Amino acid sequence: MTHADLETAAEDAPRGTVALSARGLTKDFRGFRAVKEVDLDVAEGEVHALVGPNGAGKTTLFNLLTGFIKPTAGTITVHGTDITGKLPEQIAHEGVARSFQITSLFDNLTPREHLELALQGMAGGGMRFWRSDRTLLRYRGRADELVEQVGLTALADRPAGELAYGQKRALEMALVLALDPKVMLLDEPTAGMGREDVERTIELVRRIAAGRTVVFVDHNMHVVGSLAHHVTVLMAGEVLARGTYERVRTDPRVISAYLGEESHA
Ligand SMILES: Nc1ncnc2c1ncn2[C@@H]1O[C@H](COP(=O)(O)OP(=O)(O)OP(=O)(O)O)[C@@H](O)[C@H]1O
Repeated sequence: MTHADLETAAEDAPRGTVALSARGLTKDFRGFRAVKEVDLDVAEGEVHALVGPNGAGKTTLFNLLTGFIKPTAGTITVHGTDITGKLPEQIAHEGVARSFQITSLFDNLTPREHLELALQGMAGGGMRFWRSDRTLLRYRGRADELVEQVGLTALADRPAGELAYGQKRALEMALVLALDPKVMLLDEPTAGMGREDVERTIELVRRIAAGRTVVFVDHNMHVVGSLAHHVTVLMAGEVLARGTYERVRTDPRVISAYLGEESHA
C-alpha cells in the first residue's frame, strides 16, 4: 500500500467511537450462504448506507443486526456490548430500533393514537387498547412532539388508513423515534415514494439523525449520496466495497456489479 492509499483509506474509515459492529457475520439458509463473513463498523453519530443489487443480503444483514434471525457464525456488538444471538426486544433494550419495509399501521387509529400507544407500551404498560383516555393523556405531549418532528401535525387526528403512502412512512419513522434509539435502522425509507416524498424523507432522516447513529438500506443512489457518510456495498452476501459515497460510486467493482444487475433486469 502506498502512502496515498493509506491516507485515502483513513479518510474512508469511520471515526470516533464505534456504535455498531459486526465481525465475520455469516448466515446460512439450508446450505445457502446469504451473508458471508461480513465485517461492519458504524461510528457513533454516523449515517451509514447498506447498498447492493437485489439479493445481495441487505435485508438478511438487517435481520441479523436486530435479532430477527440468528447468525450461523460471527459476532455483533452495540457500543461494545455483545448482542449476538439476543432476541429483538433485548437488542431494542440496548438502544437499537428498526423500521420495516412493509407498513404495519392500524387503519382506524390516528397518528397521535399510534404514538400514545407506542409510548405507553415502552413505559411498561403494554399495547393495551382498553386503557382509559386519561392514561393515554400522559403521553400526549411527547406524542405531539413526535408527530410534529415528522411533519404530521395537521394530520394528527386523521385515521392512519386515510394517510397517503409517504405520510404513513413518516408515521412509522415517528414510531421508531418514540423508542428514542441510539442506533436506528431504516429499511428502505424511500421505497415506493415519488420524488417529493423522497426529498421530504431525506430532510426528515437528516433531522432525526442528529445525535443518533443511523444505518439504512436504500436502492435510490440520490438518497444514499444525500445522506450517507459511509457506504457498505454488498454483493452476493459479501462486502464488495466500503467507504465514502464518492469513493464507492466510482469503484470499478461496484460499477460492474450494478451494470451486471441492469443487464439482467
Ligand atoms: N428465509 C430465507 N430462506 C432462504 N433463502 C433466503 C431467505 N431469506 C433470504 N434468502 C436468500 O438470501 C439472499 C439474500 O436475500 P436478501 O433479502 O437479504 O437480499 P437483499 O439484498 O435485501 O435483496 P433486495 O434488495 O431484493 O431486498 C437471496 O438470494 C434470498 O433469496
